[in-house]
Amino acid sequence: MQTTLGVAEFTIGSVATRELSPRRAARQVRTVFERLGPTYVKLGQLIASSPGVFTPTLSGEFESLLDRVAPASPDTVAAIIAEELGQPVSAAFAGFDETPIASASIAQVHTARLHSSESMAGESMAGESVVVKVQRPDIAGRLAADVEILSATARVAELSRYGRMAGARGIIADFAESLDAELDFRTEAAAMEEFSAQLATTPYADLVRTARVDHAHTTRRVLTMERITDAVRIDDVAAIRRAGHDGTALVRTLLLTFLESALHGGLFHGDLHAGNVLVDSSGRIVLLDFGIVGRFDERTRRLVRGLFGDLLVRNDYESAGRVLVELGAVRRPGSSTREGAKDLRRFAAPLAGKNLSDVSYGDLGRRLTELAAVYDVRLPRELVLIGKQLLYVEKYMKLLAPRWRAFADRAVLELMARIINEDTHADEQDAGNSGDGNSSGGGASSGSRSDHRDIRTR
Ligand SMILES: Nc1ncnc2c1ncn2[C@@H]1O[C@H](COP(=O)(O)OP(=O)(O)OP(=O)(O)O)[C@@H](O)[C@H]1O
Repeated sequence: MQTTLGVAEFTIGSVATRELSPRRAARQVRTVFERLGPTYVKLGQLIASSPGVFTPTLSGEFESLLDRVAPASPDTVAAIIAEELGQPVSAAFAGFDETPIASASIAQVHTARLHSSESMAGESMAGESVVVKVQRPDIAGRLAADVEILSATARVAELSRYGRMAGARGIIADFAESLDAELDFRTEAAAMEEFSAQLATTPYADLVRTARVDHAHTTRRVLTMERITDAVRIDDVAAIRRAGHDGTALVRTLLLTFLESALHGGLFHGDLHAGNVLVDSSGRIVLLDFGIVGRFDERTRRLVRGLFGDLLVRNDYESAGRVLVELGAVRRPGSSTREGAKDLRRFAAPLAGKNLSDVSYGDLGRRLTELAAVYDVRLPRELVLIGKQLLYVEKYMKLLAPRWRAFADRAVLELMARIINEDTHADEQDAGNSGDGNSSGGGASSGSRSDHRDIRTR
């Protein structure tokens, strides 16, 4: 009997276990997660978006996890809104549709209209059509109880070698942290606006947008924002073609915006699934749902920029290994960078010159996991989050621009060069200011570049 999750069926309290095909077993596990409720639905989605860690069958099955939950009753929704906004729905909005347009595990989304007089609507969105995201009743208590159980399970799992290798407790701690952030809509609203402000300083400001927040009707459990009415999902290839939008341009913009926000701006969208990435009628990308975001401080951003440059531009694997050590990712005591460099080179060599759409990311994920296990690596949450978003982008690339070679694209190469150049200038400034090229970068090896075309660590 195999004991890998997803290969055999276990019935608690029964002596015999029945062999099942991996596919059927995975389907049963998925159904159980669905029945267990919101925490497990979110956990299942985490599994689905972590290729390489779980079997492809299990990840594939979990991709179809239903995040659609029966909506709360209109009375319950009205009570939550009244409690949060301090006034009844009829006073808060000029119109409110009781039937939600979406009903997911944490919240449901209703359409509404703001009063036309500024004094009643607040701010400058008077009279606008909006959506109101309302948190489910008692969701915080329910998630907290589930997370307790999951944390206890993770502690038990870490008694085994595999549980330790996977970092079970860390996975659940990160998961709990992201659930916590998702439960305060003011955090989501702030992230949305911060992202928008960051975007305004980039060359992509006219190509990407987010919905505007209506602060007058936003609290911890209620989020009101501009309603996007003229957009389709980015994976709706037929609609995008019908509208005459250029698929390659869309994917390029999404990739560039993502790299710019992660490697330069510092705040990036952490859940780019197709329901959150839309294309409007003028061909602009609309990003929704800032419940999960990633954030890098300046030092980490520099290190990660260096890592990208080392792996993708310079093929300097020894430096990449050093960056990973500096990121605190490598936990195996006494790991030698030379030995690590050899392994990283072996890992990256098959990618050289390959069309990105020909690369099997599932396979890549599995190889990366094996390598991570050898060096006892635990990647920081943000790096894992970046990997996941690149997988989404890659999916849209296969749909909309299958022949596009991302890393041969001028705009992508220019962005990478600009980012690396930026560190070079920062270093020159640091050197000028302190006579020591490393003063503000926290001693980053990647922060001591001499030139972006011929880069060697000093
Ligand atoms: N500003 C908006 N304009 C129009 N529709 C919206 C807007 N915001 C959200 N929606 C709709 O509501 C759906 C759910 O919204 P959102 O993704 O923010 O909620 P969620 O609870 O985080 O859901 P999920 O977990 O499925 O991403 C979106 O997929 C979209 O269809």
